[in-house]
Amino acid sequence: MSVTLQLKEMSLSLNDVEILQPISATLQAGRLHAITGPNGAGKSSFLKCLLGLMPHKGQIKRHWPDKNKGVAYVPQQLAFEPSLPITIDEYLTTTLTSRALFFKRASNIRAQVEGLLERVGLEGKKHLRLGQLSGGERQRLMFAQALGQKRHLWCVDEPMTGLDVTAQALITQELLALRTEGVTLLVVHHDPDWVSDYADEVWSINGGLAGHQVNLHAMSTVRRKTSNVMRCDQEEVA
Ligand SMILES: Nc1ncnc2c1ncn2[C@@H]1O[C@H](COP(=O)(O)OP(=O)(O)OP(=O)(O)O)[C@@H](O)[C@H]1O
Repeated sequence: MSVTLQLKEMSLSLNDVEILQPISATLQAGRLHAITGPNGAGKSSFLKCLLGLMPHKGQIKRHWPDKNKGVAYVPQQLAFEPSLPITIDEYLTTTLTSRALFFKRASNIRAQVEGLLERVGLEGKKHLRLGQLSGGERQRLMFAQALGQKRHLWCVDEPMTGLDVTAQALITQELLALRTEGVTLLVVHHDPDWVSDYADEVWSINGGLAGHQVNLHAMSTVRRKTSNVMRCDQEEVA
């Protein structure tokens, strides 16, 4: 198992308030690291430090070969301005290509967008504006944009918020598939059952790293649960 990220005494203070005490830890490729902890404990801030969105102190050492394939981010529930004049289709296209939208879109990009929408169950919604999406649909879209990025490390902040049972199963399967591909996953999650079933490691954050546990039980349950999920999906389709 190769090391993806090493944190050495990484800490965060905002406006002279200490949000995270120094954290030293290692993240590994092909592992799902769950982040748990009470509200306001610093979980989202922890992810934002890794993403470079917050001004940490200490060291974050990245160990991946392709520097352009950095980090994918699925933020905690977002709201979009309803009048924002951009459709789902246009939004996903901009995340996949640097070409301006008024140029004719390459057919491979169109196909990629279609494929991503299908993977998150948003097929048929591509002409809606961002502000017209429901909470669960916004969450699916955020997941789709991350899937299009092909990143080494995924920072996922409470991905199941607002999702129905089918969407939760779908997102869980996508996360497990990424892990199998060797992606390093950091997932903030409040559901202890999900964490105990799927996480390889559980990091408890409470103003710093309050606890760390390797979960030996995860792999055997994953096989049982995913086969249940697939059976449940098939029953719904039938
Ligand atoms: N810009 C800021 N200035 C000062 N304090 C901040 C700032 N941003 C966040 N905080 C505080 O940092 C703490 C950690 O916030 P964070 O969003 O990381 O918590 P969390 O563990 O993700 O919480 P939740 O489970 O409720 O989403 C909170 O007390 C929050 O009020």
